Amino acid sequence: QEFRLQPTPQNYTVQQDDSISIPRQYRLMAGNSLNNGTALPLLRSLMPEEAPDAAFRIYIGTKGDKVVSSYRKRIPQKSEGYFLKIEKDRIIIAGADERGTYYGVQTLAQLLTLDKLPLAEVADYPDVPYRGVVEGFYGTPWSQEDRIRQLDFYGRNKMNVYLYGPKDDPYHSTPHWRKPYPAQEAERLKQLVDRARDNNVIFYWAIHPGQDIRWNEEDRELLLQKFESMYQLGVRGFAVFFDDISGEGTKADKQAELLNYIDNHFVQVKKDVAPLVMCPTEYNKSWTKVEGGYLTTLGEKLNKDIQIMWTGNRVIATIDRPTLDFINPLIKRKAYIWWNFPVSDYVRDHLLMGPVYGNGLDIEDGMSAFVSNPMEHAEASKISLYSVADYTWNMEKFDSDTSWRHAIKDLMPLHAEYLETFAAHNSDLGKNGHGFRREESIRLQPALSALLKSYLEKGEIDETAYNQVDEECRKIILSADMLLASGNENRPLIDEIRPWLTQFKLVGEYGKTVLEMMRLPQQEEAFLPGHAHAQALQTLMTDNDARYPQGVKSGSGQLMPTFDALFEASTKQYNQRFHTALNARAVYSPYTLESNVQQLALLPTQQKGKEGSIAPSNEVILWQAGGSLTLSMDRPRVLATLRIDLGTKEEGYTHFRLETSLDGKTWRNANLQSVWKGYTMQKADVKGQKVLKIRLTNTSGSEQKVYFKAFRLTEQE
Ligand SMILES: CC(=O)N[C@@H]1[C@@H](O)[C@H](O)C(CO)=C[C@H]1N
Repeated sequence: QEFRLQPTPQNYTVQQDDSISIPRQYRLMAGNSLNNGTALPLLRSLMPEEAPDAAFRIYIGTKGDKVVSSYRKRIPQKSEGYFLKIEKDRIIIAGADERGTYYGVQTLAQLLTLDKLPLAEVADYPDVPYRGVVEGFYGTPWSQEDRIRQLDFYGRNKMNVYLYGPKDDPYHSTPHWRKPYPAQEAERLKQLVDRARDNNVIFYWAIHPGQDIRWNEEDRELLLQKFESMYQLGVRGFAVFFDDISGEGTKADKQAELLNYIDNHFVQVKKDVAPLVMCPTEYNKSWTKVEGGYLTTLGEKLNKDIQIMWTGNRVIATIDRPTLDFINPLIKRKAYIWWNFPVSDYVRDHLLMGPVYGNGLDIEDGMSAFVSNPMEHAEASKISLYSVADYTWNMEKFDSDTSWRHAIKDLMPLHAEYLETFAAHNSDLGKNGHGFRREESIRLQPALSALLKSYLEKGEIDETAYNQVDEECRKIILSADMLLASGNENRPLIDEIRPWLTQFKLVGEYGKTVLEMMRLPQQEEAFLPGHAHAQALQTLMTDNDARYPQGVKSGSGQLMPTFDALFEASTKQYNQRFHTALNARAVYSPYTLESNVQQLALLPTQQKGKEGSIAPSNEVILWQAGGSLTLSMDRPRVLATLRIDLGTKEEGYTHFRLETSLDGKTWRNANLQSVWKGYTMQKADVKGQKVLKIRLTNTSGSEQKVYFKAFRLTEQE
């Protein structure tokens, strides 16, 4: 693919007919404003040979520096803007500020990867003031190495913020947010803060105190002391997250009082600290009751320079103009967008490797920031993050597909075609509690549906579609093997996605096997081996890695549904022709979930052997009075255990009634009792009971806020 600058610059012109060879030596003319910045170290790392008598010169500085004074008018009058010009005997890099100059050097770094330096002129600046990543997901926090690589990636891609807020870090959230980090963790965080500075990234440290904060002087001082301890480590950006909590901590006026206090007595006092950022409890429109006044209270009371985060019309949503027209007036400032993509902590069996799309291209003036909440798989998240960097820097020129292809090339230049095949078929989330979906297998979709349609409706094979799908299966198997064997090109990425690569190969083999079966439903002997092989592959695809108890799904959006349908259709044809009863069911879960609690209704059910479960949800569930959840079996089954965890202590469970039924008509109560003292998990006395349905109802007469952390059963052998 052709060379492109990343992110797409606002203005970029190249003299087509001319270029220069990269100068081996140069004389550096640097402005004093850069002395303790990171633009010069980066430049020196790119062009090592400084020589005072060299003919070629590099002029670098910010708009106040004499050394670039004659280019002053060329510098865009925008924060982080820069002017870069390559001439026959010189390079000029002039920034509107230090970070702008640094970005000019990053752009030069990309041009230096070409064999010859084009006589280019770049006048560039970002559309969105703050651009980057919030490590704000549930699950395994990123490792130290992950974060170091991420920070270098942000520097290269002109992202300027990283917010540290992994939900499962006990010193970020309950129970230890009041305590300073132990020495070892503190040292590691210091390393990250230093690495962030090298990459001109503002390292924000976030605290998540809301689940047990008390609105008193003691907790307020403890929180400030914690911030002070982080300041001592070099942190210069601070955030307070009040998302996913219930109880006292959710009060808007108390939250505003605390945040204004922090702003007035800490942020404004320090003078070298970035604007305070907060995540509200009502952080998306579907959870907001405007008349309740939570957001308007924050909008009115919070100091104007405090940033307020927003995930959009729903927890997981793309951002468009109506989204901003709703929230900005309420909070009386531009929303600081927390985009919940490619985060996958609610669909952990899936990787989200597809393009970034669906956000408005005309909304750069409506937000103060756009930060992405990524997957716990740091390297795999870079496909999306590359495009988020592209989108937020130059929104109107953003092209989702071009960006996606270059993101893949950037991640694995030597294996880009294989990674693209993998990414194209691993982008949809599958059914999930948020109802958020993504396109998948886009280029193959027409062939898949044509093949299926002609086979199901006419029992015929559409040869063109057949060959396209067959060829893609070959590419899938090849891509999986090439990536698994790709060695050191990007080992951290392969280590992250290995279970999904193994699964992807099985999907390809399953597809080939099913395609062969389609040709043989009239052949009594020849059909059987293929059918047996397909079933073996189905077993292998469900029997995956124990390290991923929630399973590993690949091609779940288009490939697997098509292959399963073709498996079933060809087997049914065979059974009719030869009066046999071969198993004609591809996938099959004995459990189905129904619920009128909106956030639970779409949760997937899982079965592994004798274990059955409803996938947990991470966020606080608004369970309306009378709301219920029913798990139905395909036939009566004898239970051994049933465990439920609503994230609440004893008294919380008194608001709910658990029942079982053998016929769906008559119900009997099942008592719950706590499993371990002080923990929130409860067990039901259902041992030996034969049930068809299990139902959990909020019988308290009022809305209950609980967490849906576990709903697990085991059947008797
Ligand atoms: C603000 C915000 O989005 N908070 C949490 C987030 O931590 C979590 O990753 C997700 C994605 O599952 C959603 C929210 N429950």
